[in-house]
Amino acid sequence: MELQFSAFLVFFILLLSIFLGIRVLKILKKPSKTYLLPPGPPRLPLIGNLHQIAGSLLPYQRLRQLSGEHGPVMHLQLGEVCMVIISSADAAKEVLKTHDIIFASRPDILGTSIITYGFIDIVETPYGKYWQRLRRLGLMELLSPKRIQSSRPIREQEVSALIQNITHEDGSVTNLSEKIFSLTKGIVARIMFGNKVEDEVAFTSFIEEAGPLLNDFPLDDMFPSNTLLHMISGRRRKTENHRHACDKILDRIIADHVPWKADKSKGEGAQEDLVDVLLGVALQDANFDVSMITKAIKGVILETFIAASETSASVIDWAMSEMIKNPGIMQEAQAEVRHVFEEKGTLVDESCIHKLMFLKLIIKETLRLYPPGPLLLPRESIERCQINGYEIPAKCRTIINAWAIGRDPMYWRDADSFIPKRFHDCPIDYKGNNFEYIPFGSGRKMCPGILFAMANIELSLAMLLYHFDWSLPDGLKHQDLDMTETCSASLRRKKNLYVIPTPFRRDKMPLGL
Ligand code: HEM
Repeated sequence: MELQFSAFLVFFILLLSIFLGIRVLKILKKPSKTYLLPPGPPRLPLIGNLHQIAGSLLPYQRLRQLSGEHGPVMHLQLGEVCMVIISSADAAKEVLKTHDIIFASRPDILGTSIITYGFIDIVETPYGKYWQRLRRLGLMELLSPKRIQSSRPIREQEVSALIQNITHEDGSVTNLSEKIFSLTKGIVARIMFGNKVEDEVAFTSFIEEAGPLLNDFPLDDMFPSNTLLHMISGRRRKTENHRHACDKILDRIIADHVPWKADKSKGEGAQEDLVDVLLGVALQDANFDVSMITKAIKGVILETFIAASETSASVIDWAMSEMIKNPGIMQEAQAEVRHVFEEKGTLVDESCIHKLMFLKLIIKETLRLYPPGPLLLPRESIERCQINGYEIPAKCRTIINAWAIGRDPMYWRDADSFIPKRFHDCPIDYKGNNFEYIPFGSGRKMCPGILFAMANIELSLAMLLYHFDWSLPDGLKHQDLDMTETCSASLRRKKNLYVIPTPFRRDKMPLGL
């Protein structure tokens, strides 16, 4: 009996082991068949890969380095956040074109939330769709070719004022970066709300605080559920304080626009700005809620102001830096501009900008090497999908490293060198169809401001090239110009560009309009 029981026990244990073995094998096999995350570096408990992205390199540089080791579709676990980094044209096409709808959402990150006055809160209220409509209409109005054409006098006046200002600094050292950033802020503010920003310092401080939140990986953003960490870091409070300073300015801007809009007394033919258009849409609604709409409009203004002014300025700044570093390219660009404007006879005039073909190549090459949004703007998957055979889970933050793709030797010969002529007779454009070159992104969330940006960049650069010859101070050689990058609201020069302007004296016509 005892023997029989032992034999039964052995048989039972054997059966159980086989059964469990099969189960374990199945479990081990299952994920590789149905749920294969992209490869990535090994993770630590709790922080995941956070320690691997810290360090002296800028985020997009470090991500390129890691992708070199783990592949163009790479998975990182940053604290609580699942993140996928895309670093090849093929994979970018999958995200931005093939699965465009799945990746057409933005994650709820600290920077966006503060800038847009709690993006998610507004979207979740009945005002969500309404705000989106406001935003879409406002931007379409502001960014339409007709609107860009009609804002030409503002651009010409602002650029003309800059040229006169620099002329007074003939032969002395000038902080050109500062002047360029102030120029684009002036143009954008006048087109958006009719006037220059009253307190530029408050706006600039806000952009400097909020900017890194958009492009960086702040620790508290990686642990969204940890309110204690948010309190300790104090970033939200600090950025919100800066935003409150802007609030007062924005409230005044809106208040200045409201009275005439309500009684329709601005008059026929008067030029509407972005705030006018947004208020116009809001006033059509019977349930007009002043406080909610004011917040929504302020969010759109701030967002657009940052998107439009910082990006264009950094492109102008980098293009000038590269030309100063490469005098042969500078001379060729100046020869073209001076030839075209000599024919024209007027000094600050947009009408013949389209003839400056070499300048267009310079801008394209600048955008390849220095895309103002090196990681575009983050996307988030709304459902599971496959990219290059890997499974991307739902709610996974997806980052496209446009900077790395634009400098990848697989697509670009002599990838790190500034060679504008590579775009001559080349069909590659920045309109979102060539995924090896996507400084404005692609798909339905692509940047809507290309025409607006180009109008500002082309006129400013053409006039800086036409009116001045440029040299470096303190006997600095052009090849030694420091080109170190930094990234806050946009990828910009770490150190401001200091140069000596010498007015170009061939034409004695008076400046200005
Ligand atoms: C050189 C100048 C500029 C560059 C390189 C640039 C680049 C970008 C990039 C990379 C994105 C994200 C695209 C994506 O996720 O696929 C974006 C979005 C956006 N840009 Fe620009 N931008 C520039 C100028 C402007 C200007 C002048 C405006 C407005 C006047 C503007 C308004 C916007 C807006 C509103 C979005 C968000 C679009 C959305 O999420 O639906 N940008 N931009």
